[in-house]
Amino acid sequence: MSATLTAAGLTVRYGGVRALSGVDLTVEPGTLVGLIGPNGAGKTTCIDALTGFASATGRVRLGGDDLTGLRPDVRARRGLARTWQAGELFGDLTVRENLLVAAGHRSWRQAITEFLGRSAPDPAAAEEALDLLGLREHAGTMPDELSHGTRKLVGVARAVASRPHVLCLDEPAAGLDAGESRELGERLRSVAGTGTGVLLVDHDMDLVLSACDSVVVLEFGEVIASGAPDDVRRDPRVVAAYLGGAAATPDDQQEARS
Ligand SMILES: Nc1ncnc2c1ncn2[C@@H]1O[C@H](COP(=O)(O)OP(=O)(O)OP(=O)(O)O)[C@@H](O)[C@H]1O
Repeated sequence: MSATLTAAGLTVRYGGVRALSGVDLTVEPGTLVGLIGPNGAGKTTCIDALTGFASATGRVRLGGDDLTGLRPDVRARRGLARTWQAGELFGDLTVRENLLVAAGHRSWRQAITEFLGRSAPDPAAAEEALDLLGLREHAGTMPDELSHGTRKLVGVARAVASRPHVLCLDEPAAGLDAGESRELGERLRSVAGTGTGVLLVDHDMDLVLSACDSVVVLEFGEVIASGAPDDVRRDPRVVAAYLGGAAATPDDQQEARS
């Protein structure tokens, strides 16, 4: 299953703060797109706007499907999945059971079972996600027995188990060491290899620049650069955003947004 995610003119305001300003974004099937920027640049807001958790103007399309204005749960069923910065697992379920909760078809069969009020877990989707994220040996393990790095992989696997067209990941590498982060990058390439598009928000530059096919850079809610990782890395505006972003005070940022 594959479909291109396209956002056009995505804009979010929180009171007087423009958190996202006219953002255009495309995630093609089977590609990994990085979304980076200094703290407060609007990365999480962008995922919130794409997935329906923030009220936004602009358009969001998934293949031929216009998702604009739809509720988050509807967007998820149409194939747009996400993870959260602090994505907690179900503590009293094994890894496999955590994945089964999310696993399901978006087919006529699912539509009928939903209509009849029954959920339709798809064991094959859960097993596939276990393999894609390299978690088979942990399938029967409880979350509190796992390392932090493995728990983060389970969080990603849970979203993969819904067999999305596009998966938005909010800081999946937070708290990982360099080795774990490298493994995550390899696993995400495997996920993309199935045709799923992946939008990766993370502060780990090594991960984003090495794993992604292309990178979009936000500053103060606006796209300031996009393209191949090597080009983005050298872009003077990106270099300045990171150095300047660290120096800017919250008051400066507020002023720039309003
Ligand atoms: N619910 C909200 N209400 C008001 N302002 C918000 C809300 N969510 C985010 N903001 C503001 O919107 C701006 C963008 O925040 P966002 O969390 O999207 O940035 P980010 O790039 O994900 O930051 P970080 O890297 O620190 O997670 C910030 O100024 C933030 O304070």
